[in-house]
Amino acid sequence: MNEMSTRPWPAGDDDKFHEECGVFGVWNATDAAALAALGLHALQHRGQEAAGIVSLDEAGIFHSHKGQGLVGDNFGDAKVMASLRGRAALAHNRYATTGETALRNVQPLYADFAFGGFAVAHNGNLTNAHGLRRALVQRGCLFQSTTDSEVFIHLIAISLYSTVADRLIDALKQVQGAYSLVALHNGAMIGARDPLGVRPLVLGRLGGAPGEAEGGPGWVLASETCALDIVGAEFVRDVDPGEIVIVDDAGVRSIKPFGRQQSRFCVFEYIYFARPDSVVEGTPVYGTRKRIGAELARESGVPADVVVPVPDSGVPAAMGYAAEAGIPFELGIIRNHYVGRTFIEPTDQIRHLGVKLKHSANRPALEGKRVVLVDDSIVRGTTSRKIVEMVRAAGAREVHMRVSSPPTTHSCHYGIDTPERAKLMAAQHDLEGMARIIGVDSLAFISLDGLYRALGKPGRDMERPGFCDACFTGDYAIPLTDAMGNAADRQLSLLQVSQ
Ligand SMILES: O=P(O)(O)OC[C@H]1O[C@H](OP(=O)(O)OP(=O)(O)O)[C@H](O)[C@@H]1O
Ligand SMILES: NC(=O)CC[C@H](N)C(=O)O
Ligand code: SF4
Ligand SMILES: [Mg+2]
Repeated sequence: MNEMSTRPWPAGDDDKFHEECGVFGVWNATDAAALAALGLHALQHRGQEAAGIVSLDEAGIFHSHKGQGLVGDNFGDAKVMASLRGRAALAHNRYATTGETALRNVQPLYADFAFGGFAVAHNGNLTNAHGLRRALVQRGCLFQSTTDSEVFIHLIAISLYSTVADRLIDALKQVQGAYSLVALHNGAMIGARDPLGVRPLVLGRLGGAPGEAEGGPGWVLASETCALDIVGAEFVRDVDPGEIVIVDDAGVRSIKPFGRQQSRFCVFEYIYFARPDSVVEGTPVYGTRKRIGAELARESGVPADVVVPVPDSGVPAAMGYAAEAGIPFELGIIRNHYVGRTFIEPTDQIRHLGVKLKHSANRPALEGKRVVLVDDSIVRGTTSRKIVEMVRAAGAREVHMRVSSPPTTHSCHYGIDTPERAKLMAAQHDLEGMARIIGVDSLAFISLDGLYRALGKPGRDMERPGFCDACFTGDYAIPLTDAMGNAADRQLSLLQVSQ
């Protein structure tokens, strides 16, 4: 497929919200590539389609290994790891948003410039990449991939500025969209976040084993703090929206080339995407999810005997709901952790079976009970329909569904692979219609204001919301330039490569 975001099959295993991408970079550490592999492992939840590591050795030579599939599938071989020499490395887990799931799109991307080698890993999605690509191709740039992220490479290549940092700033000023980037060149590791800070990026410092630094501290840039924890790095701070950090042997330098703007961090990171043990934008994800659940109980409590989470990501919200409502929390649905995403085929019949493979009812916790089911989101409705059917079949007397996000009515264009709007249940049906389709006795979603309250705000400030919440509101803070253009212009490559 050469479509832009909201890609159809084969990009995702089914039509729901998917993870995004994970980025990780390490500077000045023994076994930098091994640390990068560990970082990717911690960030595996952000992307399962492909993984890659590029390392930089003391002689200025870059080494790269990339492959489709999971981190363990690609970086479990001692020979591969030994080939990734050097004290600096860059790594990426991919869940595609632009360009097909093929080897040519696996990141980090690498290019040889006049100033030396340069590698970049991108989490996010650019909203004017097609237009930029067209213009770049017209002036002679030869694209190797169909991913939006490659425009960074060409914009840096044609920039008339002399330093790498200035070339990067020049490139960033031309792109629209969401990006958290980590880049590596001979002199430095660079981190950058888009001016609204839609996607996360944190800075950590290495000290002590396993990445004990020689000649100054080691530094880590990562999508989430869980990737700092796994390599024993200490959290230093979030990279600010619109900030570029340059990490070299002299330390960390910060540049803020964009004017100050109200940030719009992705609220769905708190609801679903980030790992619960991560701290994003200064706020622990786990506690936030429990607060959202508690708010949900206050807003739409219902008499019941048990609160049951839809595992995995519905668990913290269900805990918060149960504690606030004073109703016992029970594991009424058990999730099978050995069902690979790739196992699920994209036909309705198998997708239907897929949910059963993944979840099963724990009958004693459900039989004869009035059950409140808590999940973090309803996207296409596949999960909730099957779970409700399963819970009823296990003998539940009543089933009430509570959702810890507002209804998902719009697609994401900023780095989350989402179904097109027509497939979003909440874009097609009202609350009553959804309750009927899912088959519940009652259905409620957290309100937008309730969500903001759980995030420590008085409610949603309509003028300055403070988060990106476009998939609930349609309020896209970054222009959707390509999506507004001519669909025929979106063809990225005439070469169809095998998956
Ligand atoms: O309405 P749907 O289209 O079914 O999508 C919504 C479901 O998808 C996600 O879970 P997922 O199964 O991806 O994984 P999880 O184990 O991380 O919750 C989300 O947590 C919902 O449960
Ligand atoms: N989910 C992401 O962050 C994807 C990054 C980039 N847009 C790609 O498709 O490779
Ligand atoms: S549209 Fe939704 S998922 Fe996408 S960045 Fe905004 S809040 Fe996050
Ligand atoms: Mg789920």
